[in-house]
Amino acid sequence: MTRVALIAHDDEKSTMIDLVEEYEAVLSNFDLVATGTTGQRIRTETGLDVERKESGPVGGDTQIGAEVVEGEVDGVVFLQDPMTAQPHEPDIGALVRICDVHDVPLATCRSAGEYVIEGLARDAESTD
Ligand SMILES: O=C(CO)COP(=O)(O)O
Repeated sequence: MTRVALIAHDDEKSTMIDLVEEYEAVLSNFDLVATGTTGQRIRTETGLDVERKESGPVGGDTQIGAEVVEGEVDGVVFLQDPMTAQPHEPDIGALVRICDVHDVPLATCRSAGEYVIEGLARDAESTD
């Protein structure tokens, strides 16, 4: 099953919830994994179940990066806050880099996230 990682910085979490609600029908066919707080909000504010890793600043981004290395993740939607410095910037950079290394599609803003979700849905349909 298509596995998608969903991650959002605090200022972007409401955008993530909005995106997830808009694509709920598509995402319900995917296996979802998220960093801790993002996952908690998706669970409580949408109808979707999602596996939760640790919160980003304490290793959640790194855990998702490890899944990318293992070939377990088909795409990542990572809504980053471009206006706020993050204490775990090295972890964020490592996740972005490892997605590039393994050619895993990574979206860092909402509109790119729509393309990634729609593209993964199209791929899933064509392999059915
Ligand atoms: O910090 C994050 C990504 O870098 C997100 O972590 P949370 O979903 O736990 O807020």
